[in-house]
Amino acid sequence: MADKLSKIGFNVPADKILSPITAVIEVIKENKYRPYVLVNEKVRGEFDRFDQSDPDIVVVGDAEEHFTYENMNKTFKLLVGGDRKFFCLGKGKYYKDSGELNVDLGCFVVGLEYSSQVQAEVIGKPSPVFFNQAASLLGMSPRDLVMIGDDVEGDVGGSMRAGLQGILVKTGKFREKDASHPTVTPTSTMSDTRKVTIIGSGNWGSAIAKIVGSNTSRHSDLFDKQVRMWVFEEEVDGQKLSHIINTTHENVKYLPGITLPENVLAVPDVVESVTDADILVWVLPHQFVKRICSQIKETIKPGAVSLSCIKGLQDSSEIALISTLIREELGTECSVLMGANIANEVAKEEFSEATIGCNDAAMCQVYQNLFTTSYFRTNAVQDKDTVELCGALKNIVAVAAGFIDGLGLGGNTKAAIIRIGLNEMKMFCKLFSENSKESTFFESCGVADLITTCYGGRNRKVSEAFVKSGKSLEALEAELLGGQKLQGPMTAKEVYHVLQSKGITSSYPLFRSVYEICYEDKPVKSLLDNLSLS
Ligand SMILES: NC(=O)C1=CN([C@@H]2O[C@H](COP(=O)(O)OP(=O)(O)OC[C@H]3O[C@@H](n4cnc5c(N)ncnc54)[C@H](O)[C@@H]3O)[C@@H](O)[C@H]2O)C=CC1
Ligand SMILES: O=C(CO)COP(=O)(O)O
Repeated sequence: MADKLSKIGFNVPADKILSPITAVIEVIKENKYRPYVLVNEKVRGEFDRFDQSDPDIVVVGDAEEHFTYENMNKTFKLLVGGDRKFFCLGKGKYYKDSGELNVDLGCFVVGLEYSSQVQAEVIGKPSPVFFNQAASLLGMSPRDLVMIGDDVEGDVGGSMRAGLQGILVKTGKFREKDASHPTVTPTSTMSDTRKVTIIGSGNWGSAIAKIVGSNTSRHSDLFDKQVRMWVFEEEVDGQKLSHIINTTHENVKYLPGITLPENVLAVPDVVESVTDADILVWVLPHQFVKRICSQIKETIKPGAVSLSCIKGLQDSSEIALISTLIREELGTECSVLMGANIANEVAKEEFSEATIGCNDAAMCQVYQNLFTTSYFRTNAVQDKDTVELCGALKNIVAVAAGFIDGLGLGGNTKAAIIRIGLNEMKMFCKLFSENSKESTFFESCGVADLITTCYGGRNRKVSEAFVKSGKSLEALEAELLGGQKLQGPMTAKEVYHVLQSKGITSSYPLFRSVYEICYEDKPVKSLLDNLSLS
């Protein structure tokens, strides 16, 4: 018990822990009883010090697999066969473990009481005696103590009968009907709802806010309803964008025509937006992440977690993920969500899928609750790095696809670009991690995102215009995207620096060509020349 408590941050010495076991041991010692004990192996040894021959009392605790017919029958015979006291170490109905309800000790005790006609004396919850023992151990009056628990009868009812205040937490084994229990009215209840903040409010950021806002309302038992969305403040038609969003519930600049849920609150101060947040959802162009991290790192709530929807890499000679940057800068675990998700289509509720990359099974479920809707299906995989790399790398392939469209070439060439691009993506992922799973490329974050971006994305659009207009990528980004940002060329540079430092640029003709066309003024045609030579 002491070890378990210390793992969750409570360093309590073993001799300061009052459990039903310690309480019954005191009773046995005081009365010099000879117990017959039906408990599990973990606590069996605690009773070795007592003479257990010719027992004069019966003690039943949580015996787990020892609740066999044989053991139950032996206990029954002792109870009916003599004038023995019957002690039980609790009378709970059920407990929750690994997300499931399991039958608890009370079921076996009540069965023995029924058959033997001997009433058990409860040492432990919900017996008021037990709570009074705790109070006297602390040298305090019961009315100055608070019991916090998820069992409305065992924790809250029992402690309140002993004069303590009882707080019912709406977590663990709590069930909705416990809130209106016929005989127990808790002093107060507390829920474990997580506060969510979205860092970013661009095209995808706003679409994500629409999804998350509707889900925090739908799952109000899991999440705080209000979702704060950090807005990089700017003026639109003489008004502050955050003000427009909060009054019209529309991000008129980055996602016009889509109504955001009213529980999404635009917050222009990034520090204020993340204060007390439990889940930080990152959705902003990747070039801004580092600066934002340094602004908020002192404010992050201990235990907060991050999820990144950002497609890009850090610029480094080694492969450096954006989720790693967030984790290292803030000390929060960082999962990812990537997929075939052109923001405007998702915002219009056209059916789409996404992949959650998260290596913690329990958090996968939390994120699925936060992101899944009837039109946005999510699948969680425990291959986070591959999911994230797919999201970043497909933007380079989309730039190449745009070049092909700009050159006026047809479907065969585009398909070849997608196939070759997918191969380079896989090679690059393997370079980062041998454990990268083949199956992840068949999730939404893999082939599906590659296809949609190569046909409908911004990288494709601007790259096509680059070929046709002869203008610079920066000029076209400003001209065609209305403030939205292009990630593909930048990612090509980030990937090129890794390949260069490893001396393997020639193994990646597509990635290399995109970089050379974007940053070294190579002709667009060199892409096809390099691919046919490889
Ligand atoms: N738009 C889409 O369809 C999708 C985008 N993504 C990814 O999501 C991420 C975010 O993309 P979007 O939300 O579309 O953003 P966006 O491309 O609409 O970018 C504009 C956003 O950047 C902000 N911004 C501009 N200058 C800034 C600065 N100096 N500091 C901080 N913020 C600044 C703007 O206020 C605006 O919120 C990117 O990594 C993108 O690849 C992923 C899936 C779909
Ligand atoms: O990532 C996207 C779709 O999944 C959006 O891609 P673009 O940035 O090229 O529009």
